[in-house]
Amino acid sequence: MPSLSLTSNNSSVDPKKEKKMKKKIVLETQESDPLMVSSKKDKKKEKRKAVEFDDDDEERSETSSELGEPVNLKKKSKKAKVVEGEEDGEEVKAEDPNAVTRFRISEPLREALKKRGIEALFPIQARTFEDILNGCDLVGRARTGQGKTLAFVLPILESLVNGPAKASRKTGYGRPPSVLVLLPTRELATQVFDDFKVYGGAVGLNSCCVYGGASYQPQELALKRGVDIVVGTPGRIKDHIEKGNIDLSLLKFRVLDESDEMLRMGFVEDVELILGKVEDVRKVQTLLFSATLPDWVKNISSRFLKPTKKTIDLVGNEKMKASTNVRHIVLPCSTAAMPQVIPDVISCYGSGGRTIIFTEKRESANELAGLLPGARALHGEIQQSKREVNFCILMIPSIVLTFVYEQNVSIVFVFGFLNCFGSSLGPCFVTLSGFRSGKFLTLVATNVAARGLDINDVQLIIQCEPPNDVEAYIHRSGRTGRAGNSGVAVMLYDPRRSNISKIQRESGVKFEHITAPRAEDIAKAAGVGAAETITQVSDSVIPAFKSAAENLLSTSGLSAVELLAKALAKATGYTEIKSRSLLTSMDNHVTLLLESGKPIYTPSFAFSVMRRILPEDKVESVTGMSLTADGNGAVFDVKKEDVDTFLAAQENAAGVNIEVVKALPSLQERDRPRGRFGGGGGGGRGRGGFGDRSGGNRFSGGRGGRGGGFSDRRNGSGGFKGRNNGNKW
Ligand SMILES: Nc1ncnc2c1ncn2[C@@H]1O[C@H](COP(=O)(O)OP(=O)(O)OP(=O)(O)O)[C@@H](O)[C@H]1O
Repeated sequence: MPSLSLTSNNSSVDPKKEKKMKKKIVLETQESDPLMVSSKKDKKKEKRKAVEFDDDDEERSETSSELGEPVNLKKKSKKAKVVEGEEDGEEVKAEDPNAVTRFRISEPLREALKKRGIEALFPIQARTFEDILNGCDLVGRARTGQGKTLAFVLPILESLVNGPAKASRKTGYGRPPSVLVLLPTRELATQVFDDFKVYGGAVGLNSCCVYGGASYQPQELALKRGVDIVVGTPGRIKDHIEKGNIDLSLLKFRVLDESDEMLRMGFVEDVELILGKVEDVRKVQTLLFSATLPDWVKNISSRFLKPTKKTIDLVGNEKMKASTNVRHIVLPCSTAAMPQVIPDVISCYGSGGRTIIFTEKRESANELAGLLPGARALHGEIQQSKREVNFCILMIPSIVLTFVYEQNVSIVFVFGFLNCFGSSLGPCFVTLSGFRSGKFLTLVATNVAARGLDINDVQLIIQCEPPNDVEAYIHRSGRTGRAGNSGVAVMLYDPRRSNISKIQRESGVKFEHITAPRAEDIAKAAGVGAAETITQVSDSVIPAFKSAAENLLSTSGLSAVELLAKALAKATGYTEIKSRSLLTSMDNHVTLLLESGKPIYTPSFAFSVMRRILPEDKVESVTGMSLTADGNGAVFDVKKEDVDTFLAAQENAAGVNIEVVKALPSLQERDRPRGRFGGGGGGGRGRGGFGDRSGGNRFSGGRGGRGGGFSDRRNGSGGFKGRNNGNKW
């Protein structure tokens, strides 16, 4: 395949040639163009291709969502254009304008990228590469999952080995770092470190990762031995600077990734202190990457980045701030119904891949993980050794090297290693790596997993309630639909107290409204699967079961088809099909609408209407009382067996109408209480824990509170235990 660029490991580029080329070939960048060096022979072809790229550009607006989206490589290769070669008449596949070969990326890096299946840069990478390589400070913004990490990793590495930073970079034992990367969490630091390890390793640069909660000793040893790149969390990096373990005097790059989160997590002082430690800011290039740019991040950028900084913003004023590769869905669901609803949502939308469930609080993550078979919790309180174990594994190569070159200190390093390994033993139980490797497919997490985590094959995100801020929604839903793949984000909400309209407005997402998957739909799907497996059963079983089958057919009064249907139901774990309410998604509950012939302003008024026509115990059993948006009615859930009583009661009062709701009407939104779980604080308005299925007015204003706690969720047959006997649960 002809290439437009002939870059090599050590090639320096003639600036005049660069300028000329930039005029010819316009890539999708406004403030910078990827540099291309070409042979004369190829120039004609280049010109033709340049025209094509221009055409492509015209089709895209600077901030269009298409521009911002990475294109799945598979899709891209299908789209590749075919250009007639002028000189030899050969058909030549036109290259992707963002092909790796078109950038000043040296051979070993290209090879490393290729090994990971990366042959073209994503837009944020293509748009920022040259600016970073040319020494600019830069603020980069792209939606979640669009490759922001490599957008700084690649040009930094290239600059250190072939570019401007090469000349003054120190090598050898005890060298101070050239690059400092700050991330808000240990998991993210480890993830970015992984990229530096792979790609930096390919060009002979080594890195280390330092974060709080892990032993100091191995980190100190690695730093003292000398590293090119230090990746870590602000608190620990600050400690190392103060202890004299990190010398910033020869720093060439400092990177703030997910900086909004760093400030949110209270790292403001640490980050500013670290940034302020660099004495001569003219010698340092500062890069800031994020999917969201709240005001205080802009503030940091104006204080610590040079005035000449570039801003590459692929989201800009686009209305849609969240990932466009994700199907954004909302589903009304009470806390108590979640253990039943979530497995069904996973069956319907999980596509057999990984699911991350977000809760607001650590306790809720623990509780829900305990209720969902096969799920594990991840949050800030989980012991570091169980969250990630990579550090000690990552130490291995450096120790081997040390042994070879530094015989006299090898024993010290070996001790360091053993210490580290000992303190982090138990990799089999490590939550995040277990999830990454597929040991379990459902992770229940707090916001600790919301930002930046890049885990393969996360098909589904479930948020147990709308988060307080839109940034959290964008980041959480962005754990799926990454690198050009698609995904689904389902947000559960209390219809009366959600802030989904605010999130919708601020994120630009147009939510798809659904109700919980109906038991009959899930059963139907299970039946299809079971029917297939039945055909695979050996004929050898027939004689053994034939007489029982004939007997059943002649005595049951059911047809052969009906009996077979029952057999399939039993085989898939169903003994009955439960109805599920539209309002709270509770099993065996039905949503009713009450109208009284005049406006209903408060839930108490609706209760008083019902008290006139129904016995007190029935009124007390109502759950989820909510007012309709038009102010004319109230909807609520009742137990399936009580439906007839409620419908009959309307005969007792003129003007009162009670009916079964077929589609949930729009409801009035109320102020949200703080935190959704844990229930019944002083005001008696708590919502009950996940397992509280006892009914009552969990949603209702002014009714008796339902404390938290987790009653037996399996109090009915065919709960998710019976229905989810597939491999996921
Ligand atoms: N050019 C590329 N081609 C194919 N895959 C890529 C490319 N660049 C990055 N990726 C992959 O895309 C995924 C997402 O990248 P990354 O984690 O850097 O996204 P991000 O923009 O930082 O997301 P977030 O905002 O959620 O942190 C990763 O798995 C990465 O390996």
